[in-house]
Amino acid sequence: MSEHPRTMRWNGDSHGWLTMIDQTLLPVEFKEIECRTVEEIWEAIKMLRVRGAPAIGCSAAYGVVIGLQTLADDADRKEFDARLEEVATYLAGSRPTAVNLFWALDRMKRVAAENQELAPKEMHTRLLTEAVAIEDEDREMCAAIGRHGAKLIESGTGILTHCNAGGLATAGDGTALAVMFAAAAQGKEIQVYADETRPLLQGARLTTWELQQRGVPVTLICDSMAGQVMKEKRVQAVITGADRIAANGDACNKIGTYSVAVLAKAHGIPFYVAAPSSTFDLSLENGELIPIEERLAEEITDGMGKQTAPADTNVYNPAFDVAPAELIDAIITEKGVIRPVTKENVRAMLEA
Ligand SMILES: CSC[C@H]1O[C@H](OP(=O)(O)O)[C@H](O)[C@@H]1O
Repeated sequence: MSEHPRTMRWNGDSHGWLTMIDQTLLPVEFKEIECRTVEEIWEAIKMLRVRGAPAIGCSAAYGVVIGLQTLADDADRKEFDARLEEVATYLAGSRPTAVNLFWALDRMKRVAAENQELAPKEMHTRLLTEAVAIEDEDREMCAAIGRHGAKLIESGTGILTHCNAGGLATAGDGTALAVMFAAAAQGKEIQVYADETRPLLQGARLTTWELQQRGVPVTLICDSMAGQVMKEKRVQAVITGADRIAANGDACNKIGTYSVAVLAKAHGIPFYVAAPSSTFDLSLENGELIPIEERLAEEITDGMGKQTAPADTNVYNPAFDVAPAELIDAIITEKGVIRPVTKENVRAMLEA
């Protein structure tokens, strides 16, 4: 089973640049782009050239390094720190829901705050070291999620997934898809049903592509078919990713995930969420407090560039929804499996 092509990779020293797969072009074209300015990183996150909570966090961390390149060699430390705050605030404005973005930016700012004695040049190098660590740790977290999650999957299982929580959403093998890759690598026969995931079709464009690349059997379905494949007993488990998980275990993920969770409960099918600890936001008591990104109407009225609704049609386009903890059978993290999903068990796992 081949390795996943790297979603992103840093080039050079602290004055280097970030190369990333432009995911908006997949599956028709595999093209890597070079981001050499913080504005290019911001645009790549905003336009989902790079997307998925962990991948957004990793990219933003490198964006901080890039944003400080003009100051690193000749500014004083006060000016350097002011620019760091400015760059972090700018990147934080790219997308509001995936907590990994803010977790990564806060981690970069914390490293700077804890190393006030360093001159700008040395501090800049230290920030690159931290960004690389964030990427490397994410890769390890993906592998651990795969190991823990594969224990829940028996051979012969049909698994439904929504959106893309694969390697393209992370620095490693993904979260939900890491479980599938790990189960397949253990010789377990699985059949994946991938929701196309309107309106941006991350499931059709990205999840099918990843699974085909790695030789995992996948069947593409329309989002509206999820209930039918459950009713036909084609599916014995659902695994999705997450963009932000509140302290009580409510999990925010791509729009349509809540509906899938309700359907799974109605059919007595276990609904699993796979996410690293960097996707938890313990500052929020429950999922109703998670900011939900609303995106442009054109993503629906002119999906993939083809007009399918009258001009100026009223549109509601929330990019995420929240599956309440009571609909989630387990949350698979790099530290282990949270089950049942309760506030107490969430905190215990994250503090383990
Ligand atoms: C492993 S996080 C993947 C998560 O992110 C996706 O959202 P987007 O494509 O808008 O960045 C989706 O919610 C996935 O489950």
